Amino acid sequence: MGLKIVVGGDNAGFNYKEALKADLEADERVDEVIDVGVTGTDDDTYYPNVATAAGEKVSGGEADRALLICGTGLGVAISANKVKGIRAVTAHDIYSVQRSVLSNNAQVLCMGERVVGLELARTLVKEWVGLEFDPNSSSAAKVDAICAYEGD
Ligand SMILES: O=C(CO)[C@H](O)COP(=O)(O)O
Repeated sequence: MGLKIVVGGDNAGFNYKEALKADLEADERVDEVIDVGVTGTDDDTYYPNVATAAGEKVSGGEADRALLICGTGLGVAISANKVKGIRAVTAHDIYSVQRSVLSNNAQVLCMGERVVGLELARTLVKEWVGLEFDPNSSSAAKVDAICAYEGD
């Protein structure tokens, strides 16, 4: 079965969110893309509202992952990480994107439209979709320690 992925961001990330959403919708590894906004560059909804809504969809099981875009990718990550059970990272290079899943089992990838070029962002998302955490890897106990701190 394919992935269900939430996409979202603020108006500073709207153009990338739309481009990356189109890529995900065309990706046969993805079953469903759920857009939680914003709806345009004139939509001033704050990034924390979008990012926490996206995180709640993942933590609640409605989606497997989320892709969040703001100006820097920082605010959406900070916000999504406030949702219990969410591990959100900001990553703009291939190694960090790979390790975000393979080491950290992060469900949320955040990027900044003002930081990374669009073609690199598209390549990173394409790579990200194919990654899978190995619960038998040596990283698993470290992720368990994060969950334990959070009270799981
Ligand atoms: O990048 C952002 C938050 O990390 C956001 O897109 C812009 O935030 P602002 O600099 O506070 O307007």
